[in-house]
Amino acid sequence: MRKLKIAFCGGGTGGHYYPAVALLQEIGKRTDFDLLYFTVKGKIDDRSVERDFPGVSKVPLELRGLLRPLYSPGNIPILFSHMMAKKQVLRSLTDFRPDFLFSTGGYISFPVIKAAHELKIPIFIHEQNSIAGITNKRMAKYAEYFFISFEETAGEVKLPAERIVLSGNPVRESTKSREELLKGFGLSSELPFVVVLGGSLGSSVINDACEKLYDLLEESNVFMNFLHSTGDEEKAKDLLRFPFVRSFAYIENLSDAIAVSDLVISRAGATTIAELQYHGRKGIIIPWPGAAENHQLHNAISLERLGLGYVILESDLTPEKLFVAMQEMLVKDIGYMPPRRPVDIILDYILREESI
Ligand SMILES: CC(=O)N[C@H]1[C@@H](OP(=O)(O)OP(=O)(O)OC[C@H]2O[C@@H](n3ccc(=O)[nH]c3=O)[C@H](O)[C@@H]2O)O[C@H](CO)[C@@H](O)[C@@H]1O
Repeated sequence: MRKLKIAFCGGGTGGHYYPAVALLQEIGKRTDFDLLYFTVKGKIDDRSVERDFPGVSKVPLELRGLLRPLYSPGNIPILFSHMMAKKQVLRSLTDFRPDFLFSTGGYISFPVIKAAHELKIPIFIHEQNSIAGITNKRMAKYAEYFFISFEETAGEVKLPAERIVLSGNPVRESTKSREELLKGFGLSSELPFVVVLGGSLGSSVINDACEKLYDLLEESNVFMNFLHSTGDEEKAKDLLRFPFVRSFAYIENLSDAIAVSDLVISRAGATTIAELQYHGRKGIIIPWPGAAENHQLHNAISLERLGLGYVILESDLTPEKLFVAMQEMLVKDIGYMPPRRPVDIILDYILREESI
């Protein structure tokens, strides 16, 4: 197959960026490509894409998400920045001329998709959450295919059914064995291994609850190991006082650890949920109540239905409840559901267009 020219956008948080990484890894296994990536300046995609894809042409856009309610006066300068960003995107896409644009959503996709549509570039969109994001819903009409991660999302997208594909949420490949990974953190592979995170940005609620849980575990002489991503340097240093905890402000490729964990304690960001599903791992899930349309609660319920999740609402969260949930989840049998792959559909689409 010839070398493809691919444009991507999707970032701001790990939950939007890592599905893009996973898909690019898959495409890279099938064919070579040149990559143009539109990033949100200063965010995780902007900081990581050159390391993850050496040789990428990166276009950082200075953007913020719209405030709620949408008619807030504060949105006027934000809308202006989106208009300026669109001009920049039009120039980059005109120079690069990609075969297609893939978007994993978020506010950056608004100017990027609009520009790609004007230039008649085929567009593919991926939605990670069970409740579709507002930008994705609005942009859906421009997509050749709209990929969804949960069956129930189909009803929310105004597109003919044949252009909506239940694909799951692409998950990064993990390369390390349990022994190798735990050894890297100086932990024994004999003991139960629990991963704690609050999405890609960290959660002070989860940090505080787990700190109290660690106190309980220390008092009760329960032996297990924790790898904890705090999103906060101070907290990470603080938690190191527990000999059974390895804590960091951020951990690159935490999905590798999730893949070999016995249990995960987490928010219900769609990408962590997908990693749990894909690797058949279990999670105690505390949905973030501030998520748009409460989408994290819906993500969490989907995991619970698969028998992989134990949902605790933030308002009910106590270290004792965590302790009980942990005991229950560490002994429960689990199911497994592998996702289908957007890579097949996109490459088929490109080849089909070329053979017409
Ligand atoms: C606060 C916020 O807006 N959260 C949203 C954001 O996800 P957000 O980035 O908060 O969380 P997700 O759980 O979706 O994704 C986190 C990703 O970061 C990785 N990770 C995390 C910590 C770490 O130290 N290292 C690491 O690699 C995880 O393995 C996972 O791949 O987008 C998701 C997908 O649209 C939404 O469902 C979330 O509601």
